[in-house]
Amino acid sequence: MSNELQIKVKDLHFSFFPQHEILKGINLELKKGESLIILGENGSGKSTFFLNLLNLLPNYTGKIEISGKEVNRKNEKDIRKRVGIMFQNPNDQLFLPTVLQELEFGPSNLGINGKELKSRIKYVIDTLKLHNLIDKKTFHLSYGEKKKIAFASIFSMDPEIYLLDEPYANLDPRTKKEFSEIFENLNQKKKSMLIISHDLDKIPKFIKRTIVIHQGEILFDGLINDLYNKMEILQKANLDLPILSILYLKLKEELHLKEKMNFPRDINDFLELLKNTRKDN
Ligand SMILES: Nc1ncnc2c1ncn2[C@@H]1O[C@H](COP(=O)(O)OP(=O)(O)OP(=O)(O)O)[C@@H](O)[C@H]1O
Repeated sequence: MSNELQIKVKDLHFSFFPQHEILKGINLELKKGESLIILGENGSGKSTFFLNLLNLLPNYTGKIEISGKEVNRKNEKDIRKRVGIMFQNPNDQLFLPTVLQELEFGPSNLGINGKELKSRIKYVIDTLKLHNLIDKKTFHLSYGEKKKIAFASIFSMDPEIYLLDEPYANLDPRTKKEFSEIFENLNQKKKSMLIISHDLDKIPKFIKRTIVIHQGEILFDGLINDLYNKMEILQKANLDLPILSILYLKLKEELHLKEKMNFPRDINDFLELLKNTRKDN
């Protein structure tokens, strides 16, 4: 990860109506290639924060910079090139009659045409395995298929930053796994992924950092492993520990384990922990 700041948010306040602040002084710094998960209960301001990052809502106060450029009307074109957003509901994102048109729209707007456009679309179709969807009409797609195409429509623009609002919701297990692999791959290519999720079980393992937003404020910014040790924050933000972490805590209690171990992030981590506890006892 480089030290270059990709996102810098300073004292961001935003209201839809006067006297009713939705975001109450958000501060965040994200380095190029860094990824994080945004957690928080319904209505805490997560999606609003994404819309502010893209200047899609008027009149925020504070400062937002993307790659050193202030987010404002003047820089809007540049920001849209750098940041891709996948909305929570794909019906808010897709608006063209065919899947192919959806995929071509973003890159065409960036001035990519002809052969280059064709080869980019081929790359998107191959990488995201969209062969069976590409000739379909958008309104014929199932909800999960629409989510795939919503992601594909920003992937085709090759942004530096991905803002993904609940990308896993309503996806089948195989597609969830495929999404996680694609996110990890993008992260290895120094893309930053900001993922909103309600489900701590679904957080891809390569992501180590999380912020918790509660009633428009950041309640926690740090390592996911450290958050799992902070019961009072989890409770306040209405978050459940993942089932493997609950099992791990139970095991620790039962076996009176004292040493500090990291919370398991997947079943392999958990099996490794089990192996180690057997050795120790
Ligand atoms: N266009 C709007 N006009 C007025 N209020 C709005 C508008 N959009 C969102 N809100 C309000 O802003 C608050 C934050 O909404 P937001 O969608 O950012 O929450 P969230 O954390 O993303 O929630 P969820 O997890 O349910 O998606 C909510 O109280 C919501 O009702």
